[in-house]
Amino acid sequence: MDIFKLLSRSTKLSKSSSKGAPQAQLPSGGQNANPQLFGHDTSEDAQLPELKGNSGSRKRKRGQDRLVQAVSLPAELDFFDDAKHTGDNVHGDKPPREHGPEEEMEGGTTDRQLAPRLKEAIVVNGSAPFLSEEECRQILRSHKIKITALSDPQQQEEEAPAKQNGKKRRKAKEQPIEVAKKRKKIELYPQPLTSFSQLRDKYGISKRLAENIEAQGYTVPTEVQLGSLPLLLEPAKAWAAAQQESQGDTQGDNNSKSHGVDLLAIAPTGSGKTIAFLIPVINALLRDRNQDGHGEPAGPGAIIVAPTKELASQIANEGRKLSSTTGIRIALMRKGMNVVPSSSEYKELSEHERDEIDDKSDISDAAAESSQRAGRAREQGHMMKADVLVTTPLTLLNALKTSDDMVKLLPSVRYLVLDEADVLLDPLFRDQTMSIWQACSHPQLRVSLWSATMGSNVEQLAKSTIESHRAKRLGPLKGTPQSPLLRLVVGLKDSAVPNISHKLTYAATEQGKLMALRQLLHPTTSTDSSGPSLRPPFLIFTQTIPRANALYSELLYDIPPEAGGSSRIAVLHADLSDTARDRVMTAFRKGEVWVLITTDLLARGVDFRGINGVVNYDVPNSAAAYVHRVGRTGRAGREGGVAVTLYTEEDIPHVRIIAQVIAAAEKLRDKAGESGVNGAGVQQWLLDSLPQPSKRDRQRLKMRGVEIRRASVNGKEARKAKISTKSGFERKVENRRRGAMVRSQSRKIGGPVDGAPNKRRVAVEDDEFEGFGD
Ligand SMILES: Nc1ncnc2c1ncn2[C@@H]1O[C@H](COP(=O)(O)OP(=O)(O)OP(=O)(O)O)[C@@H](O)[C@H]1O
Repeated sequence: MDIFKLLSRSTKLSKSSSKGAPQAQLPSGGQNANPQLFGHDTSEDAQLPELKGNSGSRKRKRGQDRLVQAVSLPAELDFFDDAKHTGDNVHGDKPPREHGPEEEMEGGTTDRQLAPRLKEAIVVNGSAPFLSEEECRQILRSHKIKITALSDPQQQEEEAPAKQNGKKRRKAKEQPIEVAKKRKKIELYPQPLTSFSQLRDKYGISKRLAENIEAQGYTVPTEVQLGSLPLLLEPAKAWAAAQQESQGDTQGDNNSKSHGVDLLAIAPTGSGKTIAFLIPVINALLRDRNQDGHGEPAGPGAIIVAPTKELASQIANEGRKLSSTTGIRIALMRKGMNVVPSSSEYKELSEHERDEIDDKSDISDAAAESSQRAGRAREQGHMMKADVLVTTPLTLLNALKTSDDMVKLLPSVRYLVLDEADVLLDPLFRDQTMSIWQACSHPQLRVSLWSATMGSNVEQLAKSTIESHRAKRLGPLKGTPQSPLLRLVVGLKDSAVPNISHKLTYAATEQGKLMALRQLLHPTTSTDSSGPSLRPPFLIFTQTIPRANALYSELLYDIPPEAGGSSRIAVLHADLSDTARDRVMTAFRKGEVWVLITTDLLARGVDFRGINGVVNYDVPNSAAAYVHRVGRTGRAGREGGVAVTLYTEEDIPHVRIIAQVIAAAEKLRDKAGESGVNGAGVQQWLLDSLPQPSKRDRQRLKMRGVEIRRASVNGKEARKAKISTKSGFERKVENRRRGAMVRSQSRKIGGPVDGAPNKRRVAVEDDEFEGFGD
């Protein structure tokens, strides 16, 4: 078995191996034939044609390959309608609605009709299968995909006329929120992408891009790809128009260029969100290049922001594979790189652009000084030439800060992607992310936000930022068509992947946790028959860096030398140098390391294809953190992953939120009674007996973790949380012995024997608290 192949993302999934592969029992057993999570057990009609064996056998009524239904969507949501996006329609002249017999559909879909132009735009190739609205609805529903229009720019414009008198404004404000919500949220059933081959046939993506997708072995789209790619890709005729224009055919329809959509996509971990945002970005840049000629672009056309270096590097690698030989350059942003003109060029920016910058800086003096130094260093740094820039928020922001602490604009950026958007818009990163967002000054900036979890506050923030960006940037371009904001949800929002087994194990104390972990490491000696066992490779998450280091020291010699010994176990956290982090990541991907101890640094986005499990040695600090941590296994629909969460008495107040996520995931699994059969998961009695944490407790947990495990806690409490198999009594004896040695040494060198001023003694005690003592 080639473990390298199992763990490495660079593995190409050959079509032959994925097609008739037997059902893998473990994630490390290889790729699933079908990477989808939902829709396997549904009626034949609801399945993708490609999965029915013979797509050609599908019976279709004559003429169904073309537009079959005369249905309509409100003009403002008809975002593929080129004609309606001309100057004639943006001011609110609604075209006549097309009424057809299908308009009155079951389930009261009168207001949920698909845009005929959307269909027309998508069905450009008569030979590609075209599905009726009902079929679209069935497929989307069976794959648990829900697409909703969140904002409707034209409606907003109508509702907020420029001169409203005070009374009217007050009245508008008093409108019940529910009414406003109801009016604005419209469910859509666009054509799903049933096969990657349709990307070229129906959506006219670049030939080279299509070949690169095929070379990666992707054939069946996952749910998020199935739902989002048709929304994000420009219709093929826009591509054709671009080509016409680039060939000097000015007779072409200048208005045929679609302006795209802004998207919030919430889909399970490991469900292929990365290529879902990369494909449209690469394709759009290729199209733009075709349209604008082949000159050197003035700066990056797209920016992808991710919260960690590891994730950013992974996205850049994936992007390079997809853009290979297309001419699109994808760069990973590193310290010292320069992406915008130097300060002399900056001075030449228009007054309006510089004004934009002025109101953005609000940082401390110390930060200002260091950013000035960084600014000077940047001036010396070379100007990076990239079409797509993949970055963490701080690295890019540092590169954008001028020596006088302003943030330079990025007028060339047309596509902004926020991966793990909820964490990027969380207080920790919010200011940095927002500064980057504000710096993207292109009037028709398209934004997409992706994550497996997204709170309503994040949705609201995204929505208001998109709207204010539009108002600000499009101000001078009144009459320019605006694009709707759509939300796509796959499965149950904020829930864990349904294809893994969850175990919630009470270990009473810290020592109990260590013993439980050792049982997992040595399953042959395990007496635990309560569920599926955990096989390496796996990840272990701790709450803090000192705890990760302490656990690493404790487990270092647990793997017998004949199995590779201490080289099989590693630790990775933010205190390590970039080189050390890279080295550990590579060793884990190659299968040289079997057990990787880490913090929440690796909880999000990082894709180790074949890891068999995740151990939450310390309980995660929120439901979302649980979803992301356990989502490192069970990727791309792989079965057999195990997630074990150990908890002690101190964790009891916090465990309910995790138990609820597990219960929801098991419900979603749609296999009634399975958790009872294998003993995994959460029993109802446990769910009922766990205390419900208050909102304040949840917030506190999110911000600080479990209090006694914080690095700063010391004294008796900290000793309780120490990672060690030695009993309190043993540790006390050891400390006394150590103390006696210190005193004896002090006596010899004539230093103080008792009392605080002995620095060395303090250091020894500090060591104790941090878990490094042994
Ligand atoms: N259509 C597909 N068929 C087979 N494998 C796929 C497909 N799409 C993506 N994958 C694989 O699935 C794995 C997970 O993809 P990715 O990292 O994009 O997931 P994600 O949704 O971004 O997860 P997370 O929420 O954890 O960031 C990758 O190894 C990727 O190559």
